[in-house]
Amino acid sequence: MCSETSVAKRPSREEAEEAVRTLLRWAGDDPDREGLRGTPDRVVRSYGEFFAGYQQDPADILRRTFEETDGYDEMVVLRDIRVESYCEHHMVPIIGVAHVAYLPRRRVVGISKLARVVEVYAKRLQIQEKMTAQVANTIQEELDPLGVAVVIDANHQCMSTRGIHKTGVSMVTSRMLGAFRDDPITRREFFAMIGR
Ligand SMILES: Nc1nc2c(ncn2[C@@H]2O[C@H](COP(=O)(O)OP(=O)(O)OP(=O)(O)O)[C@@H](O)[C@H]2O)c(=O)[nH]1
Ligand SMILES: [Zn+2]
Repeated sequence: MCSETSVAKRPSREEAEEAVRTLLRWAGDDPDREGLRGTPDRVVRSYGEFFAGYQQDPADILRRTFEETDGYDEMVVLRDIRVESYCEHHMVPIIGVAHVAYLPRRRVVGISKLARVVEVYAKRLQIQEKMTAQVANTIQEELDPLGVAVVIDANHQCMSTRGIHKTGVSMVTSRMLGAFRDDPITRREFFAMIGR
């Protein structure tokens, strides 16, 4: 479990469902009418999915690595990883894609694991800058590669379905470490690989 879970005791499921009933009443509806009777249970189960990342340690995901690569030392890029996250200010979706690259030092990791690291951080309440940095930092710390690059390109529903109501706006964030930060050629190659 992550340090973000070092909050006070987790409320019970019943307390969480009661909170949903309160919100339904606050919205102006009757939580006891037929159509809403199962809603607190459904919402709590949905929140279990949306915020599953608090129960997982992303470092664990990168533990298994492979060293038999016959000296492969070029960058590995995973493009267009779908991101479904939740804005920590409004608790509404942030939907987009992540591109993750690293330059192996000796070891490589199963490619699904890079997408899993993105998933763990996405399934928490986030701001995009922090999520981008967390993914890059974790890969750097666990794999000790020559460099890591993470770009996230996402739409924030808190900007499109409420507030300023601007659709079609995407936010692009990046975190470059090691060779991706220091070497302009490596950086350019990465941006070319992800089509930017
Ligand atoms: N930097 C950053 N800002 C975000 C992100 N997600 C949402 N926001 C912004 O967080 C800000 C929160 O601002 P507040 O003024 O506290 O909230 P608000 O009154 O609901 O603001 P509006 O969204 O402008 O209506 C808003 O400007 C959001 O657009 C993110 O991932 N990164
Ligand atoms: Zn928001």
